[in-house]
Formats: sequence, structure tokens, C-alpha cells
Amino acid sequence: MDYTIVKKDEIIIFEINRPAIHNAINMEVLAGFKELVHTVKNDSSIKLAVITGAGDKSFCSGGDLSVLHKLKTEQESFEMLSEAATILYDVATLTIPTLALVNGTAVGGGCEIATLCDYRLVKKEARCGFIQGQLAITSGWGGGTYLWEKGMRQDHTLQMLTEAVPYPSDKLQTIGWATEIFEGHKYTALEAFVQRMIVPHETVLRAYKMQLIRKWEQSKLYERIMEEVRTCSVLWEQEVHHDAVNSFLSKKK
Ligand SMILES: CC[C@H](C(=O)O)C(=O)SCCNC(=O)CCNC(=O)[C@H](O)C(C)(C)COP(=O)(O)OP(=O)(O)OC[C@H]1O[C@@H](n2cnc3c(N)ncnc32)[C@H](O)[C@@H]1OP(=O)(O)O
Repeated sequence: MDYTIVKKDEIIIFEINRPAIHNAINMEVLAGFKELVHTVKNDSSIKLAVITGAGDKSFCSGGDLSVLHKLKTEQESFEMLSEAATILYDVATLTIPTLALVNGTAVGGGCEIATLCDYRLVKKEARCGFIQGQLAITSGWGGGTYLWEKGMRQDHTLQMLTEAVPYPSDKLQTIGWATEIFEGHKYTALEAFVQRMIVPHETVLRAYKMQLIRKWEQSKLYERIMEEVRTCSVLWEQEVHHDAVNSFLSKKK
């Protein structure tokens, strides 16, 4: 399987399991996120949803370019991007807290997935960034729109999007993207964090998360995400984007 879903007591852990290609996202992993949403919605005992990556190198390197490079037109890319963005919006709006356990590199759509989570526990050696700009596109799964929601300084938000490079963990904490930085084993760090944040009653957690979801609904977050998707799909069709993807895929061969 390209992902695993494991429930440990009151926590559900979704792990992207494609370490050979830095946990890049394909349609199977996206289907896994749909399964995660379904599982959480049908099990009220779950208090926290965790997303992480297999191995110790990467959290997620974004969309699987060996698959995505076949999408050439605005319409073809819009269909994929909007499907992924909708699935990820359902993850973001789970009525329990979500936590990205960033065990390594998170770039492109991988940085978007970490950003949509409520918390980001980032391994000291991890580097995270919106590198889509290097492919001559914007984020396309909602990540840019979620980043503007994080309450970071506007200049830091725009820098992170437009510099299009992975940031080291100390900078991610300085700008307010990382919730905490950890060293050592990721599940040890998760356990320490959870001990502090899970209140006795899941009704309290859900009530507080609903305050955020209502804010997003009132500010039309989903509509703004779809605008991001449309912009990305227009840029996707440009030759400069296809050239950038092809040069990435050919550089190792
Ligand atoms: C769908 C849109 C979405 C969005 O932006 O909304 C996206 O995410 S677009 C995709 C954006 N992601 C990238 O451009 C990341 C590409 N990968 C890298 O930059 C590097 O691989 C990195 C930094 C993750 C790791 O670099 P490192 O030098 O340590 O490893 P390699 O580059 O040699 O990678 C090893 C192996 O994995 C393959 N690989 C890595 N990332 C991807 C990917 N996203 N899709 C497909 N394949 C990927 C890489 O090609 C190498 O394969 P090999 O056969 O061993 O040459």
C-alpha cells in the first residue's frame, strides 16, 4: 500500500508510504486521504488526526511528477488539482485537530499538506518550502490559501511563497510556520505533544475546531482555494512549466 492508516488509542495516524520517491502523492494516496476522512467521521472516539511520511528523509515531495507530467492542458490539470484540493479541504475541516508530523523534507504539495494541518511538529533536519515557483506554477492544492490563514506576518507569508525554496527548521519556527521543532524519534515527539493538548473530553476539542471551521466557511475559504486551483491550472498549461518538470525528470536519468 502507498499509505497506511493506523489507530493508536484516540489518535489516527495516516502515513504516506512511498519513501523511494520521497513520499510523492499519487491517486492511491489521495484515495487514502478520503478513507482517512471517512474513518474519522465515523469514529467519535478519535481526538487527533496525524499525517506523516514513511522513512526518515521526507514527509512528502508533493505530486508524483512521473504521473502528473502527463497532464498538459488547463482542463486536465484543473480536474486533478480540484479533486485533490477538495479531498484535502475535507482533511483540513475535520472536526478534530489535525497535526503534520514532519519527519523530513516537505516541498511542493507536501508543504501544502503540512500547511493545511492545525499543528506542525517539524524534525530539526527537515526542510520545507513551496517550491512550485521553480516549476513556474503556484501551489494548486490550496496550500497558498491555507498559508495566508496561519496568521504569519504577511511579508513572511509572501516570502515563503515567492522565494520557492525549502526553509530549514529554525527559520520555519522563526516565521511561525512550525508549531514546534523536535529531535529524535517522531512518535516520541508526538507523544509529548499530545500529552499536553488532548483535553479529557473530545466534545471540547470539536467545539474549538468548529470555531475555526465556521471562520473559514464565513470567509469562503473553499471558494478561495478553488480560485488558487484555477490559477495554477492556467499556469500549468504554459510551456515553461512542462519544460521545468521534464528537466527535473530527466536530470537523474
Ligand atoms: C500537483 C501540484 C502540486 C502542487 O504544487 O500543488 C505539486 O506538488 S507539483 C510537484 C512539486 N514537487 C517537486 O517538484 C519536488 C521534486 N523533488 C525534489 O525536489 C527532490 O526530489 C527532493 C528535494 C524531494 C529530494 O531531493 P534528493 O536529491 O534528496 O532526491 P532525488 O531528487 O534524487 O529523488 C530521489 C528519487 O525520487 C524521485 N522523486 C522525488 N520527488 C518526486 C516527485 N515529487 N515526483 C516523482 N518523483 C520524485 C526522483 O525523481 C528520484 O527518482 P530516481 O528514479 O531515483 O531518479
